[in-house]
Amino acid sequence: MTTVLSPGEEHDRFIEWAQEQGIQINGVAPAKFVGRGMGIVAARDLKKGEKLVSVPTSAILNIDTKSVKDCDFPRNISVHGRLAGYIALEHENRKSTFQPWQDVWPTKAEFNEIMPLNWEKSLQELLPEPAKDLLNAQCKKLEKDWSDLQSHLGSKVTKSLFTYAWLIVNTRCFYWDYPNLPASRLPKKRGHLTADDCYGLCPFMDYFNHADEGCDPDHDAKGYFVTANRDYKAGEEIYVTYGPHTNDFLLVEYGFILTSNRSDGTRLDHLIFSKLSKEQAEILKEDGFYGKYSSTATPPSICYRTQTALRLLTLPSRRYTAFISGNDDGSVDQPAVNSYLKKLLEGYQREIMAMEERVGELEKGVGAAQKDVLAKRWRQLREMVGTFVKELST
Ligand SMILES: C[S@@+](CC[C@H](N)C(=O)[O-])C[C@H]1O[C@@H](n2cnc3c(N)ncnc32)[C@H](O)[C@@H]1O
Repeated sequence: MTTVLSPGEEHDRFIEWAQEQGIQINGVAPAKFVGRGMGIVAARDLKKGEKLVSVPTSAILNIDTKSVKDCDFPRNISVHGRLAGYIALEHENRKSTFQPWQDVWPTKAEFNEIMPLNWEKSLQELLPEPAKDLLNAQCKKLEKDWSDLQSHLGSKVTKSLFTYAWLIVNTRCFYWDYPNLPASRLPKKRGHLTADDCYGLCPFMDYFNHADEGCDPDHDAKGYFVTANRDYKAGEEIYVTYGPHTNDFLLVEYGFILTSNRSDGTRLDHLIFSKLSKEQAEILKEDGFYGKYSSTATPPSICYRTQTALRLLTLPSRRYTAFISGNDDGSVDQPAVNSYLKKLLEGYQREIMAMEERVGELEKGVGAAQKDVLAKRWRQLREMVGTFVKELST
């Protein structure tokens, strides 16, 4: 059997602490990996279906946790913000009961390197458009949480500390919809819970890295658990899947991209928006088809919304109307739509090459990790778009 070496004393202390919280760890251990921080490995051969980690509800950090409630943050502030506020306050409290957990989280310096939110503007400018859109939305959420909470946090919590805590929540949360609570005790009534209400941080489970295929974390009224999705050999890394996310999403929300990602694709919004007249934009808005124009990498394809916008751009309006009303399956016009799409993507290929050049010209040593991830992402986009153009040419 392969022996898994301890990645350090702080991790030993954390595991002891986690077990005191009732967390059960079976046949797995944390380990350090190049390029992705900590992760989880099989400490022995494991069988498909074995429960690897269980975190009881009492150990899940959420806004129903007593110490979070005791902060008394106004309830109109987002759940993300309140958890970040709590973590920021605890960060300054050397006697925090969460200290062993905090000690194994990534550092501010690590986040400065990997999270686009913390990058220099000049580097953010080099992100693909869909990533920029996600980043803008993320910045707005952070700014709102900070402006809502700042006066409740005291002078010790700086914007930089709050941002760090906010990113800890962003990168380490699981979907927790309070199955342990009766509807009357929910932070909001169960029927009205949205994804933005359902944040829970799970000690130890937050060591798992993401892959597009991995174990599916699950939860019930007793808590969260991870079960082996297949047999594992001792020493193999075990991943969970955070969801079917594109690499642009993973980069902005989690600070990494996958080399191989079957959920990858890209948004074509910026290409299509630039072609729409004011009237066409209005029509798409009225019909509920404005924006969110997705394309997938494998197989190369576009979503229905993209089809509608391209049809409005290329066809007489009655053909567009017949398509969106369902009176026409669209196959007759597909060649014309495809030929328009091909031209659009060829234009994008030129844009991508120009961006690759700009990334290549970044000075050596300046944000080497960022340069690397940007270069990789643009290369992926070049290949993705190239494959699509080829497919449309046949
Ligand atoms: C829930 S934590 C996982 C544990 C984390 N690696 C750590 O060091 O504590 C999520 C973070 O792990 C990293 N991560 C997860 N999956 C990854 C992967 N496949 N490749 C690179 N980094 C990954 C990202 O920094 C992400 O924000």
